[in-house]
Formats: sequence, C-alpha cells, structure tokens
Amino acid sequence: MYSWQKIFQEVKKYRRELVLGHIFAVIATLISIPTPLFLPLLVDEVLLNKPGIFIETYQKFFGTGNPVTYTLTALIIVLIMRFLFFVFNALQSKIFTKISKSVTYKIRENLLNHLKDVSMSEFETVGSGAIASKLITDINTIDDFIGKTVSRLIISVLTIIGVAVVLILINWKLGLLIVFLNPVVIYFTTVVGRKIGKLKGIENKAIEKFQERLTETLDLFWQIRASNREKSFVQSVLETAKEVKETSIEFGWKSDAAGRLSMLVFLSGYEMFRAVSILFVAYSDLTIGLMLAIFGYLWVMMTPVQELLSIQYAFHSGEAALRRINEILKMKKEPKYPHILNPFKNRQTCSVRLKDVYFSYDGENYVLQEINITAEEGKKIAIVGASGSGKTTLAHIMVGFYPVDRGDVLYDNISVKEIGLDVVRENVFLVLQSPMMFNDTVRFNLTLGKNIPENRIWEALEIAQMKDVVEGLPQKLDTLIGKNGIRLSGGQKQRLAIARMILQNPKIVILDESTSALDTHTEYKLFKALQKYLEKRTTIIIAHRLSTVQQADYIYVLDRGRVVEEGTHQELMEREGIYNQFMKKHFMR
Ligand SMILES: Nc1ncnc2c1ncn2[C@@H]1O[C@H](COP(=O)(O)OP(=O)(O)OP(=O)(O)O)[C@@H](O)[C@H]1O
Repeated sequence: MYSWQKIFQEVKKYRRELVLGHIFAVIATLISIPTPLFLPLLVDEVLLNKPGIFIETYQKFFGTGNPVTYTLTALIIVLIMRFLFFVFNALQSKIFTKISKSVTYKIRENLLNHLKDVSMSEFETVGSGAIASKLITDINTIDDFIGKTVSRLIISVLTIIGVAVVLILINWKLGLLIVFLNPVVIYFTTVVGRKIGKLKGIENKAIEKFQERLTETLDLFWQIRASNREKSFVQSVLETAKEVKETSIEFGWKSDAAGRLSMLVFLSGYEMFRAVSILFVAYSDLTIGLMLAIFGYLWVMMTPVQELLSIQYAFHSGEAALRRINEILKMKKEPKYPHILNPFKNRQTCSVRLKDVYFSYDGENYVLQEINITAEEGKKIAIVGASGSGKTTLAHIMVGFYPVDRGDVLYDNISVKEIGLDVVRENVFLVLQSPMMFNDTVRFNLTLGKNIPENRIWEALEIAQMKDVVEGLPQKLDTLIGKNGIRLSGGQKQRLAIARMILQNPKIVILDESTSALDTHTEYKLFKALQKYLEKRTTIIIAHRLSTVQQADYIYVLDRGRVVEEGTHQELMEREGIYNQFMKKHFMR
C-alpha cells in the first residue's frame, strides 16, 4: 500500500539530485533575499541624504558618485541578481521536475506490475474504466503534490526563515511580529485545506464514473447504434459528465476561494504590519528607507507563503487520491505457484486432467461440480453442452484464469500448483470464440510483438485458411485492422486467432467454439489443414457442430455444470441420452 512515507522513501532515492537541487534553490534564495534591499536603501542614502553602507561601499570601489550613478549601479546589481535568481531557479526546477516525474512513473509502474498479476475475478469486478481513471487522474493529483513539495517545501520554509531573520535584524520587534503571524495563516489553511482535499476526492470519483461510462459506451458503440440507443447512452454519459461539472465547480471555486481567503488573512496581517511600521517610523528610530525595505521583504515572503498554502491543499487532495490508488493495490493477485515440476519440458505434448473440480464465481453457487475429465496424451476430446452449461468456464479453469474451489487441474498428472500458471499458459493455448484483437497490423496481431520469420507467418495463415484474405489486403501483413479488428469479419478474426495459436506453437490446444463463425466448408478445410498440426498435440474442442465434435476421440457432455454423459460419438449416439437429443435437436448441421 502507498503512504506518504513510502512515497518519500522513493523521493529519497534521488539523494544526489535532491542535494544538488537544493543547493541551486538555496543559492537562488540567497540571491533573492538581499535584492529588495538595494533600491529602498537609496531612499535614505540618496534622497534623504544620509549616506550609509551602499554609498560607502560604492565610494570605496568607484570614488565619489552622484544620484544617477548610485541609482544606475543599484539598478544594474538588482537586475543581475534577478537574472541569476532566474537561472538558478530554472536549474533547480529542472532537477526537481525530473525527480517528481520519476517518482510518479515509479508509482504507475508499481501499479501496472500489480495489475499484471491481479486475478481475473478482481479485474472483472473493478473494471477497466475505473482502473484507467486511477492510473491517470489520481496519479496526476499525487504528482501535483510531489512536484510542489519536492521543489518548494524546504526552500519556502528556508526563505521564510531567512526573511524573518533579516526582518529581526532590521527591527526585532517588527521581525517577531511577522514570525508570529505566519503560523496563524498556516493553521488557518490546514483547517480549510482538509475540506478542500475531500472535495478533490469527490471530483476524482466523479471523473472515474464518467470515464467508466464513456469507455464502455465507446467500446460498445456498434451495439448501441445497432439497437438505436445512442440517445439514451449519450444521455447517461452526459449525466456522469454533469456530475463531473458539478463536483469540479464545487472543488474549483471553493479551492480558489480558500486560497484567496488564506491570502486575505495574510494580506490583512500585511496591512496591519504596514500600519505598525509607519508608526515605528513616526515614533521610533526606524528610517523610511528601512520601512520600504521591510515592505519589500513582506512581498518576498508572499511567494513562499503562497507556496506553502498550495502544498497544503495539494496534500489534502493527494490524500484522497492516495486512498483511491491503494484500491488497485488491494485487488487480489492470482495465486503464484512455484515451478517445481515441468511436465511440458522436452515433450511434444501431455495429458490434461480435471479431477473432481468444483468452481463458483461468487463463492456460493457452483457453476461446475464434480468434474472429472481426462484428455490422454495426444488425444482429442470434445466438450458439448447447452449454452450456460459451463463449457467456457471449464476452458478458463484449465489455463488457470480462475482457481478452482475444490479438486485439481493436472497436466501429466502434475497439479498446476506445482507447475506454475505462467508455465501452463506458455504451453497451453486457449483460442477464444471472440478473440481479442489489437488496433495494430495483422503481423502484430499474429506475433504479439515476437520476432517470427515471415515464411512461418504465411504457413500459419495458410493452415488457418487466411492466406488468401491477407494477400488481398492493401498492405498485406502490415495492414491495420482497426479497434478490436473492426475491419475484419468475425470468421476472419477467428482464423487469425487460430494462426496466432499455430505461431505460438503450444503443446496443448483448447479451442472454445473457435470456428463458430466460419461457414461449414471453410471450417472443414481449416480442420483438415489443422489435422496434421493437432495430431501431436492434446486438443480440447468445445464445439456445437457435429462435424467438429465427431473428430474427437472422446466426448464429455456438460449439463448445468456437471458431466452427465461421456464416451465416443458412436457410444453416445447409441445411448440415446442427452447427447443424442442434443445433436439431433441443435447441431446436425
Ligand atoms: N465472469 C463470470 N462471472 C460470473 N458468472 C459467470 C462468468 N462467466 C460465466 N458465468 C456464469 O457461469 C455459467 C456458465 O457460463 P459459461 O460461459 O461457462 O457457459 P458456456 O457453456 O460456455 O455457455 P455458451 O455456450 O453460451 O458460451 C453461466 O451461468 C454464466 O452466467
């Protein structure tokens, strides 16, 4: 979990940069502190004709001068100092920005690394829109705080202390007054800041809802248009947008007003101070020049005070964002099994077995019960059953998308708990009914970024009956296929997924209605071409078509999460049970 402490441990890793940045910042501050002193000094020394430190120093170096040379010299010194102030400030800003952005990147990296291992059920519950929003909006809120704090906290405090010291030196009574005034302003903003932080949390939550609704609507835009429901969907996105508007207005004006109110408190103190200073000139030995210098210092103090105020607000907003990004870290990871045995090593294929498997999505209602299924080494088994009987769930369990509640999944009689899920997925390939496609080229969708020779890609396409289609595309393998492969037909996407599986060269293949969108003729040609490829690999086929099921060596029939019949096609047809009826009723195509 992230806490401020953990974040600042990250910041501390940039010790060298922090030190250098602060050296530049201190130099900039040291330059800025005497700057306001020069011109006001001339009021006393030149205008009121009371030569002091400035004129004395001038005369030591340049001899006697006149009001023009004194003023010009002071002006040039001030301008040079302001320029140097700018240079050192720019340098420190570069260093601090780099630190804060690197820390934010690290947080994003950690969150993404956690997400990589999160269990499927957690992922489904939280949803991609909410996750994206936390990774973007909330991290930006935290970034704002880190950026401000790393670069300004120390230096602002130092500036205030420095100015306070100078003020005490000029006139200790006035100096002490200002020192006591600052904590009042800071206490006041802490109280207000907490409230503002809560509002930022509410605003970010509203942005998350908006982002979730928007992403879903855009992703399902085709479906929405086909159902002629654009109006109501846009309306529902607009409602969340309205919430963003309202919460942003609330945060926007209140945080602005809070900032201004804090400033008002500060400025009231400032005005009181000026009044007191005038009285000091009138009734004590404070000169007009020093009074003007004190006024100048109060302005110098304004920037760091303002910065401390904004750090306060950013802190409270960041607190809310921190809680929200921790929700990602709270998402449970999928079990990490050790790599004790590897049944796939130096083997062409191996057997698959589900032993007395029970599974539920919600921890209560079993979707699969008492499942005992075996696919012997190199054999082809088929799983058939009505819609909702649990076939896809079964396939997902085989590759460990969901851990079983009871029982075990075994490869070559070795439990996945001893193999490791990554090793299983490296060797067992699940081809989905609606395969996911990237908005990228055909080549990328086939190789997923791996370096695979062109001739192997074409061979795979040939087996998958996609060679002619890809050859007909304008840029062949380099043609972009659009978001989720929108420029391809359902059957073409399924064939690309088969080619993707071939290129992965798995040892076990699971086909979950992976050819359901193909016409019977193409499907027949595809399985014929695949025959040789699948011959040496244990294959599990979830299918509805008789032609596909018939090829299997053994068939399991699922009904409401249980295996109700099993045997060869011949045996099951003779039995005249569910399978027989099933085949006759739905799938004799
Ligand atoms: N991610 C999920 N979360 C909760 N319940 C789910 C989830 N996926 C499926 N289910 C439920 O599990 C049951 C089995 O679904 P499954 O998709 O495994 O059936 P299927 O036999 O593959 O159906 P079809 O032939 O229609 O694809 C269904 O009742 C479904 O509502």
